[in-house]
Amino acid sequence: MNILDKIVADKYKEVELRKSLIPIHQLENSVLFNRQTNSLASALRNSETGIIAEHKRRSPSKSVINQKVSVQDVATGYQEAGVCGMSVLTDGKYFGGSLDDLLLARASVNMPLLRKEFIIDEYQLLETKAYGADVILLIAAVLSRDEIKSLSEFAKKLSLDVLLEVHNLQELEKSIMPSLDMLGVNNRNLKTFEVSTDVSKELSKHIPDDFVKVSESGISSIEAIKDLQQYDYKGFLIGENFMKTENPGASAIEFIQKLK
Ligand SMILES: O=P(O)(O)OC[C@@H](O)[C@@H](O)c1c[nH]c2ccccc12
Repeated sequence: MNILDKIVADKYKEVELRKSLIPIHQLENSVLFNRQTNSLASALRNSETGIIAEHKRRSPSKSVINQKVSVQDVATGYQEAGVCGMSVLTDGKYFGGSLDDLLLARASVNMPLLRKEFIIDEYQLLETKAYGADVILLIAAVLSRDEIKSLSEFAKKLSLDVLLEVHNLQELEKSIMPSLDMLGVNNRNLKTFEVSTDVSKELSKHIPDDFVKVSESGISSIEAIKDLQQYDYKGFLIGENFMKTENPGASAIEFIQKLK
């Protein structure tokens, strides 16, 4: 089993446990459930920088990245930097995140929040709303076309934006459908951890113009972004490059100033 298979096998068990602990009506009755969501896709369309900054404590590829900073400080720092949105890892076992991180980020900032999670069940979309996020990630490598369709259509009913993530042409071709808002190309192969922004460059011409293009992972320089902009990318998802520093918000501020 590769790491992605392991994560997803654990996720199926975790979601069943969560369902048995917190019933759907409780999620639907939570204070944030009917909050008006903010579109990340629109924010990216109107932005000159397009940075989506991530909160990530650790990862299977890097182990510890940053266990010291508070998610509230990171969120307010990112907001001050003028990022378009923030991505919050909520997987606990492999990334050290939680739904509480999402709630704390939401309590600190107004910008669009992406719940970074391995989504396999509609129940997780109800959770996403209840904990205050605006956007979900769907990963083509772990979902069938039918699953992508039903999850993305359900997300749209809940007024959530959908970012669909692919890593190769086959995943892209199986996934194109109108219920997606953004197409993200992950420069990191989640099975081998190899990273190269060439993956984004190669796939860009195959992505229809109606989707906002996002390049994800392994981005650490202004040059890389300028280069990807030539391939029509509007969004850039950056985690480690900010999180590995003592003050992720401050490093985002510095980065965005250079980009402008
Ligand atoms: O830390 P990086 O290399 O800047 O990458 C951020 C983000 O793209 C990465 O965390 C990510 C992309 N897709 C994912 C899916 C699940 C978990 C994590 C991810």
